[in-house]
Amino acid sequence: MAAPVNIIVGSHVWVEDPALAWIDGEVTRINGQELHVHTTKGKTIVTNVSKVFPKDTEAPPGGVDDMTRLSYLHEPGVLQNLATRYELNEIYTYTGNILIAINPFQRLPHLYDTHMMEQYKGAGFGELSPHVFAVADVAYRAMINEGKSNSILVSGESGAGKTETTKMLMRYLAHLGGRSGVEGRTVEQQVLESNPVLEAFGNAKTVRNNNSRCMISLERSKF
Ligand SMILES: Nc1ncnc2c1ncn2[C@@H]1O[C@H](COP(=O)(O)OP(=O)(O)OP(=O)(O)O)[C@@H](O)[C@H]1O
Repeated sequence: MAAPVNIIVGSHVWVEDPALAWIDGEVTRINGQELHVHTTKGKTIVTNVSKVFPKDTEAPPGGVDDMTRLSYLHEPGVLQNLATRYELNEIYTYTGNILIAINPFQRLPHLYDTHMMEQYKGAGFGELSPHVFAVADVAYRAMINEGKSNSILVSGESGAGKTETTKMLMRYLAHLGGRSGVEGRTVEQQVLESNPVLEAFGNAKTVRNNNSRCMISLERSKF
């Protein structure tokens, strides 16, 4: 149900669309609870006032990197913001201290190289663009400063990118943990090699996924 807002003729709103999920348009007529919305796709949709959401016409064209800055934190507003950023290859977006990752379905090596890891090392949360390394860094720093173990929860639908995200988190944590190794293998290699063991014991079977995870535990005594 849409939030109660003052919808008048000329208001810009989002209307549900079976193909596109949400479509934006302008209110052209109001008849009691009934609205006529002329969409940007050229159609006129007749709907109920309770089914539309106000559109932020002043949202920045490239979206916002923290969705708590959106004027309206409703489903079409959030999806629009994520889609706008995705178009620009910005796959990460914050909502406060939660990171949302959209699966790019392509390799983006420049996002995860050593140079990037070094940039996020010790940077304040929110200082740089949203990134999985920033989440790992803040969890690691909190563990060190408070002397307590910490956890990072990675959730999402099957195929959303949890395993990839977890690999990046582990790679970054291994990078922070230092590169000196034993038997010719770096700490990073050893941590990443432990992934199948973690999957075997740490994952759960759910109705949507036989092999669902992902919790990263940062145990104070191991760092
Ligand atoms: N950050 C990313 N960069 C590049 N490719 C990605 C990224 N995240 C996901 N992918 C692509 O999407 C595929 C599916 O992602 P992944 O295996 O991580 O999903 P999952 O959420 O762990 O799925 P499941 O729950 O079914 O195990 C990967 O094999 C990879 O091709």
